[in-house]
Amino acid sequence: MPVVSLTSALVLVSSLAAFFAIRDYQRRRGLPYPPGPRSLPLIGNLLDIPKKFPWLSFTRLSEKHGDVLSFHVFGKVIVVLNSFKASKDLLERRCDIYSDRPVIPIIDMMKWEWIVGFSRNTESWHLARKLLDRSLRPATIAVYRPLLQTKAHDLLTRVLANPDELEAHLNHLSGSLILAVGYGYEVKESNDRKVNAAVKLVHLAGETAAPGALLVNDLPFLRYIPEWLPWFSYKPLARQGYDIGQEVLHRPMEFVRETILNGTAQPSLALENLQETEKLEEPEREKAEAVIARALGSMYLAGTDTTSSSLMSFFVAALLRPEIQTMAQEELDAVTRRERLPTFEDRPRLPFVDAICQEVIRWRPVTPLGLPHLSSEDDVYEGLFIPKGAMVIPNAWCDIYPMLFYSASTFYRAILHDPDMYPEPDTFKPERFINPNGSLREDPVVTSIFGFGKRICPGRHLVDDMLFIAIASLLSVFDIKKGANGTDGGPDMYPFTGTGLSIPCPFTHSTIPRDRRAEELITASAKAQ
Ligand code: HEM
Repeated sequence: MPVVSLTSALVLVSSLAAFFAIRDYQRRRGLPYPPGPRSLPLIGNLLDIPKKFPWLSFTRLSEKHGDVLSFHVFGKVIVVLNSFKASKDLLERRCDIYSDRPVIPIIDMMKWEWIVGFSRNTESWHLARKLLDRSLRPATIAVYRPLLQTKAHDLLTRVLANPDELEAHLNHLSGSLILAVGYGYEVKESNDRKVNAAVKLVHLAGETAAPGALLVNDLPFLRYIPEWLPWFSYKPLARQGYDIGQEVLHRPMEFVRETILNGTAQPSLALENLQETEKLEEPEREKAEAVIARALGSMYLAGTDTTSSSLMSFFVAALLRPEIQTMAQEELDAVTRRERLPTFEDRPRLPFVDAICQEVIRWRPVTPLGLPHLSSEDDVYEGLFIPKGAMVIPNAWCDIYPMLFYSASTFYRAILHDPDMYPEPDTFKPERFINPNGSLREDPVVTSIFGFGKRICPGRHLVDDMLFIAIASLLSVFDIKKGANGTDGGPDMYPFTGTGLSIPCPFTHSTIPRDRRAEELITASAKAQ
């Protein structure tokens, strides 16, 4: 009897498998999915997507399978785009199909749908996105350049006073800048609650939403595990995320409303946009205010850690190639004559500093996998079938540690580390962006770090300004040298984190004023503030 039951069960399972395979084949009209590693029964390719450095595995696999890969995990399809062309063709040229975002179960549990970067392609996303595009276009943010300059000069004072707290100073710079531009809020303490909440939110997003980070994202039924199973339940994590999210969403807007009432409101995007809503009647006004809160709250969390981490990468690059500091300092000194700190007006005469900024984001992209897009229709790309509901991930990275896994000559094709486009892709070489006549070579590919299509990062122009003024100011007065435990071991000795955002692991450095004149310039700018 048990033998009969087992046979019947096997027949049933095989018939079901055959039924789904035929239905799938018909849906694809016989076209293949993008190639990828062989998948196992039931779990599919779950084990092919590691928690750490997934961008490295994707890049390695693309050597074997090609630029467009697919993975199947518990019946869901994940497509990874490993070339600029494929990302551009799909996410930009076919943006009507690829502008949605997947529902990530843990994000849903934390009720983070209000965050623009995680929102589905809904009317409310569209409204918040429109507000961000309008508020962060180059002409609008140009108004905030004097503020950016003051903040960059304040960074110098902080680094001079306490160079060992570099990470805190850079977080302070990006967090305080976004709070000032967004809400007219002045961060005084290095341990500010609003900045800390944003930083926590970004870290939590990186640790929980990245592909392969949590099992609940692949097996959504796990979200229902009750709290009395503390080792297995995701509910405490969801509650923690919810609380931080609400703080980021509401607290800064409450601050702006208070300052409007007591007449101390500073110019800011919140003020500008709230003034626009004054002419509206309820309930339109309330709805418009909700759009402002979610747009600016998203900006605050998307912009802090990403920007400060890029500046940390700049420090690592400066340690690895000290001679680029000298080259930039010569350029800066010729423009400022060391009579003052650099300003935005100097920018056209500082192409090498600009080249450093471009190379920082190319060399160590802080968001190697960007944010996942979702296909909203079945599609065919170069004879490969991409189903509706597939998660589509652009991989901007290449292997950061090729030597660890393969021979030195083995480099992997991917967008920003494509050796055809960027010879010696793992070497920090700002010179690659300088034309023979000394001008800056604009490179449209580098902007792929900001994503593609309708979902492209709306903060990219602000990032461009922030990196420029921070790096120009730092290099004009500081020498960045190896610390006591500094290393001559090359890039592998300065590892980066492998989940979510790619950030330098703690490293030692000795950042000291170039000379007495440099110190005087910093002190004079602090007095002038
Ligand atoms: C180095 C700094 C930054 C990097 C590398 C970066 C990168 C990205 C990437 C890759 C995306 C996803 C794009 C896509 O899905 O195709 C994104 C989205 C976004 N970024 Fe940035 N970003 C940075 C800084 C900023 C700043 C300063 C702001 C705001 C002031 C900002 C606001 C946003 C927002 C709101 C989204 C979500 C857009 C949407 O889904 O519609 N980012 N960013």
